[in-house]
Amino acid sequence: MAEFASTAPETETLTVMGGGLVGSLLALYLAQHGHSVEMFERRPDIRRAGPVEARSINLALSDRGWRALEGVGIAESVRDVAVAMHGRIMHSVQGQLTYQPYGQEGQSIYSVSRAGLNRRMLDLVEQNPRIRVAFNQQCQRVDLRQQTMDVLDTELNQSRTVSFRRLFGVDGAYSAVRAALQRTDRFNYSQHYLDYGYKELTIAAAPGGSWALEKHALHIWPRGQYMMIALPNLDGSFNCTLFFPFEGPASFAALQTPAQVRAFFEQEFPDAVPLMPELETEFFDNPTSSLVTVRCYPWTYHDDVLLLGDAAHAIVPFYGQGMNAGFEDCTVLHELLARHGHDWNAIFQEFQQVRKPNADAMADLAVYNFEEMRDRVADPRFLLQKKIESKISAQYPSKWLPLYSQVTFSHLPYAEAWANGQQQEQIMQRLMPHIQSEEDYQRPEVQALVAAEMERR
Ligand SMILES: Cc1cc2nc3c(=O)[nH]c(=O)nc-3n(C[C@H](O)[C@H](O)[C@H](O)COP(=O)(O)OP(=O)(O)OC[C@H]3O[C@@H](n4cnc5c(N)ncnc54)[C@H](O)[C@@H]3O)c2cc1C
Ligand SMILES: NC(=O)C1=CN([C@@H]2O[C@H](COP(=O)(O)OP(=O)(O)OC[C@H]3O[C@@H](n4cnc5c(N)ncnc54)[C@H](OP(=O)(O)O)[C@@H]3O)[C@@H](O)[C@H]2O)C=CC1
Ligand SMILES: Nc1ccccc1C(=O)C[C@H](N)C(=O)O
Repeated sequence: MAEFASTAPETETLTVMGGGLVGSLLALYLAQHGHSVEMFERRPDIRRAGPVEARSINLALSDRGWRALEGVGIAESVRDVAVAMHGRIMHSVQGQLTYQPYGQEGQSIYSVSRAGLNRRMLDLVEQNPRIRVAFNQQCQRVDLRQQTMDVLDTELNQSRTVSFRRLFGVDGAYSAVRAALQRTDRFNYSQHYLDYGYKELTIAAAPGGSWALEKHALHIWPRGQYMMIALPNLDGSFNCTLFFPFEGPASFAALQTPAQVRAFFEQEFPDAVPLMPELETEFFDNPTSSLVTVRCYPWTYHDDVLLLGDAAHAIVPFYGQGMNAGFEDCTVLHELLARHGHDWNAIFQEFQQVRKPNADAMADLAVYNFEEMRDRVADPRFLLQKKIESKISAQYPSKWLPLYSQVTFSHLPYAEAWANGQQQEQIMQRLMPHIQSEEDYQRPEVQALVAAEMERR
């Protein structure tokens, strides 16, 4: 454990509960503003412990996340170990491949190892003399009035009471800090589980450590009511995730034996099966996990407690934006700290007012992208629509940025992106009946319709 550095009188010791991706980044930002930070993490130090069970092996990192990492000086070192994914490759049952670029030439999302990223951030945290971090410390209860919390040392199995002055709850989707806020007056809370679960599987590296599928893409096997996806790793393997109903004819409940799993995969994902040597073992050894959206408000208790990251807004993973949104929380807080100094009330209030509508929009976008990925991407009309949208964007760059680019490659507030995207969809509903091929876009009648639509924007 690092000792506290001496601090300027106007700074104070801040408590960060949760040393995951967002908690570590938050601690670094708070320290940058001159504060001393004590960070508690329930798990052992992943740099010293063996492999720790985690929700996903790799994550898609995009522009909002990169900006936040740049602010603490680790973007370049993360980029060195990230795999660029330029677009989606869709695999049909017949083994045909179609491609959809994510953005303009040179724009990509990046597959990064969750554990690798977390390790890098913990290294920075530990090197920072203003931050003291304690592992194996589980928050069990927060007493908001007394400003204390019960923390269990999971190694010693001993509980103690710890005082705090200002507490940042970054303890994930099942936050213990949020649980305390839930018992306060006029606190709104909802959680919504999808009828789908997910299971992580592996496409093995090809001989020599190369990639058995195109490396620079996110692969999707869209099957209407369900899908499998694969993100590349540095070692030649891909981390696959099957998003699948819990119950029904094609569901986790229906696949009870290794023979049933193999038969189902051979029928539905025939080109992937030969690349998945551990399929049956992984299917039964790896957990089936659930998918939840958590919305709550306020994210504060006076100027004493603030929720950030998944603790404030857990979303389903289909846009690859949960971590990016949590990292963007840190960027926004950093700007507010710079603007409001030590006026914590102003910082907390403005933070939640700015971020809540954006978190809600991102939650909706994530569900929307599930339908797109599992179903619409298999429809040639949808792919044609996306090509036409990119032509409109090239012709009218100041009036049209595709929704995916607004979310992924811009820093526009999510709520604005979502509102723009819904308007764009209405325009496309009007244009697409006049368009049967890419070439149709140049027809004078179509050009006139597009011009009229742009005129109105
Ligand atoms: C399958 C899947 C795929 C995903 N893919 C992507 C992606 O591609 N891109 C993306 O941007 N996002 C993705 N996400 C979302 C991303 O994982 C989360 O948004 C992100 O991890 C949130 O970070 P966090 O620090 O808020 O929470 P967490 O990462 O959950 O960290 C919380 C930390 O708090 C600790 N903790 C929990 N409870 C306590 C307690 N009581 N006391 C002390 N410590 C505690 C936990 O051990 C953990 O270390 C995905 C999520 C899932 C489930
Ligand atoms: N939005 C989503 O659909 C989901 C997002 N996530 C996010 O993924 C990231 C990584 O997750 P990871 O650290 O691996 O999480 P874990 O699965 O390891 O969960 C951590 C702890 O949360 C509690 N927990 C897990 N599932 C549930 C549940 N359904 N209901 C109540 N409590 C539960 C358990 O606590 P205990 O052992 O005390 O019971 C568990 O040990 C986190 O950001 C998390 O917030 C995770 C799951 C779903
Ligand atoms: N990381 C993920 C995890 C689960 C599900 C999807 C993703 C994605 O990143 C999807 C990507 N943004 C896409 O739209 O193709």
